[in-house]
Amino acid sequence: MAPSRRMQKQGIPEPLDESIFVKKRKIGQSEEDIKSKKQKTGGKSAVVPAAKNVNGKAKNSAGQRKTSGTFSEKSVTKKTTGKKAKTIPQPAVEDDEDDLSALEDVNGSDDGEVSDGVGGLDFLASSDDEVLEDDEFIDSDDPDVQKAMWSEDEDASDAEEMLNAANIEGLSGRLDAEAAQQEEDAQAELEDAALQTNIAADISKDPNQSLIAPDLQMVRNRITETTRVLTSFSSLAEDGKSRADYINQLLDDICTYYGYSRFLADKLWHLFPPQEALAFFDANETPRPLVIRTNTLRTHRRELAHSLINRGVTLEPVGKWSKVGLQVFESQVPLGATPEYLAGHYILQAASSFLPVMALAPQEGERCLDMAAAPGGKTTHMAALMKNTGCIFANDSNKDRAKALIGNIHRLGVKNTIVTNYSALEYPRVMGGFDRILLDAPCSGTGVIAKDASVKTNKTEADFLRLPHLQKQLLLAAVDSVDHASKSGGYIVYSTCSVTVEENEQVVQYVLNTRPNVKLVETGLVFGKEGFTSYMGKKFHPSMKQTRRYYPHAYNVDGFFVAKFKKTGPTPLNSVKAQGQSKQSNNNSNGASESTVVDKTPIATNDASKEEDDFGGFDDKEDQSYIEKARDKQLKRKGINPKAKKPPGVKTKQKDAKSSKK
Ligand SMILES: C[S@@+](CC[C@H](N)C(=O)[O-])C[C@H]1O[C@@H](n2cnc3c(N)ncnc32)[C@H](O)[C@@H]1O
Repeated sequence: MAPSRRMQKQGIPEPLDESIFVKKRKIGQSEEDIKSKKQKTGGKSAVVPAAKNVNGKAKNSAGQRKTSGTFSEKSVTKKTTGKKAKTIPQPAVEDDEDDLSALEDVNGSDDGEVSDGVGGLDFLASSDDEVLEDDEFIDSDDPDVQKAMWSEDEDASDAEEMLNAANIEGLSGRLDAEAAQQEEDAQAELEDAALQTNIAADISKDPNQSLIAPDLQMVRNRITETTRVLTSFSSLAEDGKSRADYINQLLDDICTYYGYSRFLADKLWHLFPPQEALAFFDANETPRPLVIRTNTLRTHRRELAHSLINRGVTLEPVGKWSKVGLQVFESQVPLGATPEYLAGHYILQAASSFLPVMALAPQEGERCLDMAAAPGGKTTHMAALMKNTGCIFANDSNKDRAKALIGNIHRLGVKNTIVTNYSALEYPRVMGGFDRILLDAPCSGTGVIAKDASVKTNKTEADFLRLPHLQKQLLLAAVDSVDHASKSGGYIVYSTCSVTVEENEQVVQYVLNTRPNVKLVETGLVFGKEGFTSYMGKKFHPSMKQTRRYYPHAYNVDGFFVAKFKKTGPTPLNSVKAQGQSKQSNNNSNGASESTVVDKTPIATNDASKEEDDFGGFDDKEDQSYIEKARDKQLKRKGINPKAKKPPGVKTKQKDAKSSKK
């Protein structure tokens, strides 16, 4: 049986296996069964009581959901099936100075219903949703905290040994359970296989059949069958039934079975080939693994792992692609209240949230901006990569969320960060000249439906107009705030936790169209699917391939999008003027080969003609030079070259003044 996704590895995947997604909802479980199970805290195989977060609240749905099994169960499954859960070679991306690979085999998976041991934790949400209010901050100057700083070049094998020793007791205890579980798993796997290969026959054999809500089971079967037909339409379709008929039926069934609005089901379904779309919808029904990010400003991953293992936490490195992430499988303690947590040795952060910061790759000594920073998962990661040097401006327009940001900054011992509370649209006016900018934009959250099921029904067409519009404006503001002449940088990373094209490729394309002084560059991330270069009749610039898409069903991470830009020169005035036109002229090298959707609303904060008006209307000769200087200064601050060629028909005030005198 496929292990629960909470227990599966994240990152570079095994090939898509239908068995993983065909049966996410258990046979015999209705929607109500699942809901009521989520609310239970007991249950036959609950290992530990649901823990509370630091605020004593237990609210996140993912956290309340029981996951199942113990680590040993995973290894049993491996033996039984003969499949290796982790055989995909992963390219080494970062130094392996704290390689914890020895831990990788100690954790197992499940097939039943066992508490994850951290149920009810607020922080099971991604960092994007994390609003932990933590009043108890440990000052990084505290000598105890200083003791917790670890040498970066400590021998990796020593660490593995220590960690293995620490795990050994737990491992031997689990062997008995493994044996007992083995038979059950084998049987369950047989049933799973039958479900996929012969639905009709399987239903009659299912021991839980009496518990099946008949209509739901029927809908599920029809979804599977329709998907199969759509995959080989010419050979499997019934005579007289069109593809559109099948798709309509399928979308209706998806809405019934998974609870999506028809609008969103339609939008998401079209992102994938039929079979993969089904995998995506199924993956949204199960929570992603709980992950913590080691705060390297306070400690080292192996030391943190050792401390947490000693507290009864079972964990392993999140994957070779990250040297700071730990995936937690089971915990005897609430992870939001351990001494290590309170001392800022780690932050609860979804694995996908690491990716934009890894792509940004801020360097020591740089001046960086995190435009939409609260609650600070990514800001604090940036600070750690910069080793608390240079300067980060962490901005968020929401004051309450900015408080959580400040809390995390203190708890994690970040000392190079200034928090601001502007709409990031205003940033080019506030200040510019940044080496690197992260825009982790507000979005619809279609990548995190497993965490927030309300997205299934509460997003409307209006949201998919309003949000992309804001995202485009924010991204333009990011471009205009970065220093193209930065010696080490000049980069902008744009990310969302949404998978829709409107919020991702279309936003990027809009910015390529309106800012010829930026280009897409490689993100440097070792996994992720390429961004779309065409989608439903729209064509995007070929460099869109360099953007990266992440899906729950493909990588067992939240749905995410990451694009990295390099600013190559100052923003020419004519491109600012052109902003707002529906189609770019042919001399725009970034333009797509066909027209793309372009936001027609210019961004007010960057409207150069408005600036000229602001400084216009003075005839006095003496004032004129001051006005010109001020105008040039302001343009420079925005990264716009004041000497850049003006678009035809745009005259400076000085020239206008001269000509009016003639
Ligand atoms: C996806 S969350 C950011 C998560 C954050 N980067 C992290 O890793 O913890 C988006 C944030 O954008 C903020 N936001 C929305 N509109 C904004 C604006 N116009 N300017 C700045 N921040 C904005 C929201 O308050 C929210 O905190």
